[in-house]
Amino acid sequence: MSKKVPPTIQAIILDMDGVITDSARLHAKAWKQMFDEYLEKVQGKNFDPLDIGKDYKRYIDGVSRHDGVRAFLESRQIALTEGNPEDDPEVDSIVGLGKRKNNIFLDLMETEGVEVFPDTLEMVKKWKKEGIKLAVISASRNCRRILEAADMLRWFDIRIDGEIAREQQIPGKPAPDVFIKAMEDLNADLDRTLIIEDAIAGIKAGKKGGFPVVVGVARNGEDEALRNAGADIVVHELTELENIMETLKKPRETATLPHALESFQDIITDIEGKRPVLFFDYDGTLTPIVEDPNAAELAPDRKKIIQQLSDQFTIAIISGRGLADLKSKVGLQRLIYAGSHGFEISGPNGLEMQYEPGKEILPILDEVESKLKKRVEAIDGCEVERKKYAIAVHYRQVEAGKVAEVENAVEEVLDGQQRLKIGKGKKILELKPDLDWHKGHALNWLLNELDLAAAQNHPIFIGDDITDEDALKALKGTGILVGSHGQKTYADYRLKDTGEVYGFLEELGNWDKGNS
Ligand SMILES: O=P(O)(O)OC[C@H]1O[C@H](O[C@H]2O[C@H](CO)[C@@H](O)[C@H](O)[C@H]2O)[C@H](O)[C@@H](O)[C@@H]1O
Repeated sequence: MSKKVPPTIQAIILDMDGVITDSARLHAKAWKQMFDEYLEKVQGKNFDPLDIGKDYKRYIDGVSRHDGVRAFLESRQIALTEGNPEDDPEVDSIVGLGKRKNNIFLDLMETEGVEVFPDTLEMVKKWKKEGIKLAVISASRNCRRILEAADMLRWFDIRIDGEIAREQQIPGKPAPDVFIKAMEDLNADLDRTLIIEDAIAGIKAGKKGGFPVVVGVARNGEDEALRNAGADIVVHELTELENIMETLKKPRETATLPHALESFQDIITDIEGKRPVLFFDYDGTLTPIVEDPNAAELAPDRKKIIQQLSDQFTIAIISGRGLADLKSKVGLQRLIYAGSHGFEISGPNGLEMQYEPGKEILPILDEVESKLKKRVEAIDGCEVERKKYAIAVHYRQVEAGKVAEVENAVEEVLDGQQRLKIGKGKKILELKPDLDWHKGHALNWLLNELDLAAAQNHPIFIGDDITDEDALKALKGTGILVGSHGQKTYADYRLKDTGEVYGFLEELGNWDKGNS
C-alpha cells in the first residue's frame, strides 16, 4: 500500500465489551460480586465495596483478568499470592480470584444473556459493505464465546482476544500490542486504521500505538474520563461516526499531492480488484477553461475517449452547469448527468431526480435572475448564466478594476434574500439555494441509487474547482484535482490540466482492458 495515500480509513479495530456487546455490564457485575464477597471475607462486615463507576473503570475495565485482580487489590493495599494456573476458584490467589469472577460471569451470561448494541451492528454492517476491514479485540478470554452467542463473530476479519494474547504472549492493554497485532493481521496501515474503545486502558493503548484517531465510546456519559485518557473523538453511539471519513479528511496543499500519472500504480493498487466508477466535473476537467462559458465545447477526440470508456465503466458527470446545457455539450447517451451542482440528475434507464427542496426556490431564482441582469448589464463583459437551480455571474471578461462592481451588484441583489447563498468558482460568483445539497451529496446519492455503494466498487472523482471540493470531501475512493483553485484540497492526487486528465483516462482504460 502506498504511503502517499491520505488518511482515509482502511481498517477499524473495535473493542468488544461495551462497544460491540453489553457484556461490560456483566463483567462489572461479576467483578463486583466476586470482590465484594472476597473483601467481606478478609475485612469483615464493614468492608468497602467495589464501586463500579470508580474502581471498575479505573483498575479493571479493558485489562486482562489477572491484571484486573492485581490492580484492584493493589488499590486496596491487599497483597495476594499469584497462585498457579491449576488453582481452583476457591483458592485465595490472583488466579483463584480470576477464576471465581469468570464463573460468576459465565453464570450471568447464561441467565441474563448478552446483547449487541444496535448502533454498533448498524455501523459494522455499513463499514463491511464499504469494504473497510474490521477487527475485534478484547482482553476477555470469553470473547469468541460471547461473539458467537451474539452472532457477531462473522463480521470480523480478525479477532485478538485474551485467549490469543495469552497463547502468543501479546502484552495486554494499556500496552498497544493487541491493536498493532490486529492491524498487522488485517494488513492495514497505521495511518489509516481507526480504534474504537470504551475503556480508559484501551484509549491509552490506542494512543500509545500511534493510531491517528482513537474514538472513545461513552455510553454512560463518561466523556470527560475518555477525553482525559486521550480519546480524539468521543461519541455516545457508533452511528455518530456515520460521516467519520469526511470528518477525518484533512485538506492539503495541492502542491503536496502526488501526481496521478506518476502514481498510477499506487492508484491501481488501491483499487485492488474493485470496479472503478467514474465521476467527472465538466469545465476545467473535461474541457479547458475558456473566456466564453458558451464556447466550452468537448473536443471530438476527447468525446471519443469518454465514449469508449463508457463501454467499460459507469460514468457520471457532475457539473455546475445546468442539466440541459451539460447534456447537450457532452451528448453521450450512456452517461449519467448531474447539473446545477447536483440539484438535477438524469441518466439511462429512466434515472431522473430533482432535489425536491430546491423546487420551491425556483420562483426566487427567477426573480433574482431578472434583477441581476438589469443590475449588471452596464458592466462590460459581465455575463449572467441561468441554470435551473443556480445563477452564475461570470466576470472572466470583466476588466480587473471593475470586478468589485460585479461583487457589489451580486451582494446588493441578494441583500435580505435568505433562501439563496453565494458560492465562488473560477472567475464566477454563483447564487445557489441555501440548502444542504451539493456535488458530494449528488455523488453519494448516485452511488446508492445505482447500487454502486458496495465494497466491490471504487469511485474516482476528477474535478478542478472549489465546488468540486464537496465531492472530493464526501468521496470514499480516489479524488483527483486538476490544476489548482488556490485553496487547500481534499483530493488525493493531482493532474496538471485537462490534457493530463485524458492521459490518465487512457491509462485507466488500458489497465482495465489488460485486466479483464
Ligand atoms: O462544475 P463545472 O462543470 O466545472 O462547472 C463550473 C462552472 O463552469 C462554467 O464556468 C467556468 O468555465 C467557463 C468556460 O471555461 C469559464 O469561462 C468560467 O470562467 C468558469 O467559471 C460554467 O459556465 C458555470 O455555469 C459552471 O458553474
